[in-house]
Amino acid sequence: MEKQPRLLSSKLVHKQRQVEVVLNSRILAWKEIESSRKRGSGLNDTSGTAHSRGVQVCEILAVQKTEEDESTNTRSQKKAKQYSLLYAHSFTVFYVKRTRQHQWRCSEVTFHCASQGLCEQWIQVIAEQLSLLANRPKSLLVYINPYGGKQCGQSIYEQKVAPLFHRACISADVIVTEYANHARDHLKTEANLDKYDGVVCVGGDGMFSEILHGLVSRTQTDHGVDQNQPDAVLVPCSLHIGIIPAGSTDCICFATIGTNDPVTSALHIIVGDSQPMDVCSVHHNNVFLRYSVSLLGYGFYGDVLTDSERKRWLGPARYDLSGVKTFLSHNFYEGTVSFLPAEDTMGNPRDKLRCRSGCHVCQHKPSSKDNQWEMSEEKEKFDKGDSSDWNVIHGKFIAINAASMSCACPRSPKGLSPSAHLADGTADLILVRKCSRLDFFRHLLRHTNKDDQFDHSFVEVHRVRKFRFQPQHQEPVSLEDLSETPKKTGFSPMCSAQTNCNYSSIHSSWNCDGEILPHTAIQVSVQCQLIRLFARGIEEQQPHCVFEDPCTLQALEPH
Ligand SMILES: Nc1ncnc2c1ncn2[C@@H]1O[C@H](COP(=O)(O)OP(=O)(O)OP(=O)(O)O)[C@@H](O)[C@H]1O
Ligand SMILES: CCCCCCCCCCCCC/C=C/[C@@H](O)[C@H](CO)NC(C)=O
Ligand SMILES: [Ca+2]
Repeated sequence: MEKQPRLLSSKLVHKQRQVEVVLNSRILAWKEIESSRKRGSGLNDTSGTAHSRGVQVCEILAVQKTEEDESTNTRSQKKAKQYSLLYAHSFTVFYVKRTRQHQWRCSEVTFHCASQGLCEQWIQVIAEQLSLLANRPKSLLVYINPYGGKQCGQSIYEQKVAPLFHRACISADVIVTEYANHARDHLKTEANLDKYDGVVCVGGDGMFSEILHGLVSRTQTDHGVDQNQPDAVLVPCSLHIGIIPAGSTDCICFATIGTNDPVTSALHIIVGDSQPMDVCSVHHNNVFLRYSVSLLGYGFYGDVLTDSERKRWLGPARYDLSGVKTFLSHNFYEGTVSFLPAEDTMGNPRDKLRCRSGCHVCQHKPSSKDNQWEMSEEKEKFDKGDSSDWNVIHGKFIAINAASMSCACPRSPKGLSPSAHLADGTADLILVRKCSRLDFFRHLLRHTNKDDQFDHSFVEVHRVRKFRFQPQHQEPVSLEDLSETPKKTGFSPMCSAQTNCNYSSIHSSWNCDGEILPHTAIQVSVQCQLIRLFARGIEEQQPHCVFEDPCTLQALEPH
């Protein structure tokens, strides 16, 4: 459960700084030794040139008495052996090391001390500092999806994550799911959440969606909130969610830490990072359907998903095959989009203001936005069904995409809406009107390079708080109305001709974070900062220290 941070006395803050100063002075000293050694040996020294980024106590993962390592093969290990003969007592500090492309690794520094007492004193001081970091999880509930992505979730967790949790003294209750929605149902009803500081999802976006639904539904039920009310003000979840990426797209993980690397995610969980996130609630005729945190896509992405569901045996490659097939089909869909523009925001979808760690747009008191919204005339009009402030657009669309975050992912590193924000209470509504295949290809290609994917005459994008979609043709009320074999839970084109003609089929399906919605007429509302992830947003790319070998350092004299 959420812990109240204990106030650090000035004395403790001073001690925290002491540890950081000593730790960093020793690391820097080692770096100078290493760079002079390499200069002497003519080796290309990179560590000396990189800007050193000090190690903060909040990024120390653990401290422990050094385990004796008999192997003394390398030069620095031989040096370590010499020191260890002189300084018989030593301890090792494990800390976060930043490498390339937002990846983190667990690095270590070994300190040798002359006396056992001194060694134990340092271990105690550092361990005490770590124990004061109240945001760090000590107990986690972990759900592993063995089925998603390349079906490596269990091995990823056991080989890459569990050892790090163990080193950081984090206890984990692990459940390997046995069927779809196992995690969601367990969270909604059985799990005793008071035991845990957070929930961890090992899987892709669809698995995250299960955890999201389980946790949000449980929270609303516990607080007596009816999710079926489209206007219900939902209660934020108190437990953080961690993601260990083991899916195919992994865009939620990628967009919140900048990579889909399991070790990096595990380290963000261990240090207790916290990143608020917006959640879109989706209703159909005042009945709750689903939540979404990444993409609500109708048309192209809906059709890609529907087709790819039948190719799951291909793993992540299924999206590529279905993407080409859907692109060639070149379907478009007629309907009406209504939306409530987000007037009081700091940014807009084309301002190139990227959402990064410490984002000022997201920190722009979204709760006051909520209050503004709650107290605003807009909400009064919306509640009364008066949508005079709403914009209405009717047309034929190849794609209708609502991105409540950038949707950055390995396939598209800047994402569907590069300037969308994780926690600003809005979503970017992207309308791609009927156009030629070549024009649509150009638009798609711009998702993979630096060109502006919105700079087309047939594309418009709006930052919204709410939106609705009504297809031109009444959706079939039962499967019998479909002229074709129904898709998994979507709608088939009503046209009898199945040729690859440029026909406007009647209905697509909504892709909701990689799951298909059972209805096409929907109402969507952005719930500002409803959940929190063990993440910190994407850090601005920093030069990083590159320490090749674990370093051994001189004696340590605590002040
Ligand atoms: N044990 C299981 N057996 C079958 N399906 C499962 C199981 N556990 C979870 N699922 C379902 O598997 C689906 C896909 O999972 P996941 O999202 O992790 O992988 P993915 O679809 O390959 O990744 P992405 O969504 O990132 O593209 C989810 O809809 C989830 O509900
Ligand atoms: C001809 C070049 C084509 C390049 C196309 C690149 C566009 C890729 C954009 C991917 C955006 C993915 C948005 C995320 C959606 C997820 O919620 C969902 C579940 O993981 N994944 C998919 C693929 O629907
Ligand atoms: Ca948002």
